[in-house]
Parts: sequence; structure tokens; C-alpha cells
Amino acid sequence: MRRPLIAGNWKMNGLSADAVALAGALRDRLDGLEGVDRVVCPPHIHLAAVAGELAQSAIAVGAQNCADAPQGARTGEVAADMVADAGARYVILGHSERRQYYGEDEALIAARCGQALAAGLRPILCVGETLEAREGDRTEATVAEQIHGVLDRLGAEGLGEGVVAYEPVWAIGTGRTATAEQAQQVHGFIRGQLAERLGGSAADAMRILYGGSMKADNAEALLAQPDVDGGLIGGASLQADSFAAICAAAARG
Ligand SMILES: O=C[C@H](O)COP(=O)(O)O
Repeated sequence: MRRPLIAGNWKMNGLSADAVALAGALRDRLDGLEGVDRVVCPPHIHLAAVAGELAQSAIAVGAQNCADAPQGARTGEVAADMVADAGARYVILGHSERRQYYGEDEALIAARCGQALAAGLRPILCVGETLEAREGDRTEATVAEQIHGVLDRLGAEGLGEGVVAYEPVWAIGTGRTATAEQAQQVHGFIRGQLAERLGGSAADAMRILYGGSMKADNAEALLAQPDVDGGLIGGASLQADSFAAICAAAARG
């Protein structure tokens, strides 16, 4: 059985005091909850402060990106080992906002992923189709290209102990969630693609998260699907009560 994972992507929100306060509130609410892994991903600049606040808790910390090179002349980038040094154990890579606003493609995402693995971080590789692709019946083709585009370059090691997050772009921040059936259909497809590359047992062990307007009131139905192993939560991760409620739903499932 795969243990569920609920990850909060705080995106570009909050000053340092807000980040530490949210981390502390989550620590207090989630203390003692069994049966679910949880991670919060603050902006880089708050990583160390949040990791310090969560040091004695069961909440791990993740970053929202890492550089595609180990060090040197990469102005504005943050290396994977710096992220790890700040206390992160996970890193989100290939988020659709990075693809859309910063032009990240599979080659760049794979390079970032390779750096993350070398630094001992667990990648959270995001994939997902636009509304245009879904309406053009290109959901599976899009997701397959994003997965294979990265795995082709990473080789046999794959994503290590990382996870995949399926985030339909049309559901992110829109309040429009994929139905449980739509999510399961794509998650099952992703697991099949992973099995082709990594083998059945590695694919069976890998967690596939759903992201896109997951909230306390729809989490249970999504998490009940056999191939939905958790969530990557944006807006609802910024409120301690709603993130804690989603974690509790995952723990019950
Ligand atoms: O990384 C998280 C996703 O982009 C989902 O964001 P959302 O929950 O605000 O729709």
C-alpha cells in the first residue's frame, strides 16, 4: 500500500513572519496525525525559517524549484544542495506555472531533476494538460510527453524516491476540480507509463498526487480513487484549517 502524501505549494505568498506562523499553526494542528505524510513548500527565501519552525514536527519541507546546475554562474537560481542545506527534503519541479511563465521545457526540467536527485532531494514532478489539450483529446499525449521527456533524460534511476503530481492546468486556482473519475483515469494512465519505463513494482510504489483546486470538501472523493495517492495543494494550503482537513481526509482514506 502506498502511504498518502499531502504537499502544500505556498507559491509566491507571504512574508517571513506569515510563513513561520503558518508553519507553526500546521505543526500544532497536525501533531499526532498518523497515516499520512505531509510537506509544505514555501518560497526559497523562507525555507530555512520554516524548516527551523518544523524541526521537531512530522511535517517535511520542500522547495518550489532548484537549479539545473550544481553551482556557479546561474544568477538568480538556487542550487539543489543549497535547498537541501536549508532543510528541504522535497522539490517541486515542472510546475505548469514554471512551464507557462518561464518557458521551462522537459530538457530543463530533467536537468533540474537530476540535480535534485544528486542532492538527495525527492522531486515532485508536475505534469498536466491545458484546457485546449483536453478539449482536443490530447490529455494522455501531453502527459506522456512530459513524463517520457524527463525520464528519457534521467535514465534508469528515474525519479528515485520522488513522486509525480498530475495537475490539469485548467483546474489550477480556478475552483474547477477534475472529477474523481477524470483524475483516476489520468492517474492510471500515468502509472502505466511509469511501469513501461521503471517496471511494474517501481511504478506501483510511486505516489501520484492530484493537484488543481483540491479542497477539504472534495479531497475525500479524489483520494478514494485507487491511483490517487495524495494531493499537491495550492490555495487551500495557505490556511492551516483547510490544509489540516485535507491531511485528515487522507489519513482516514
Ligand atoms: O501546486 C499546486 C497547484 O498548482 C494547485 O493549486 P490550487 O490548489 O490553488 O488549484
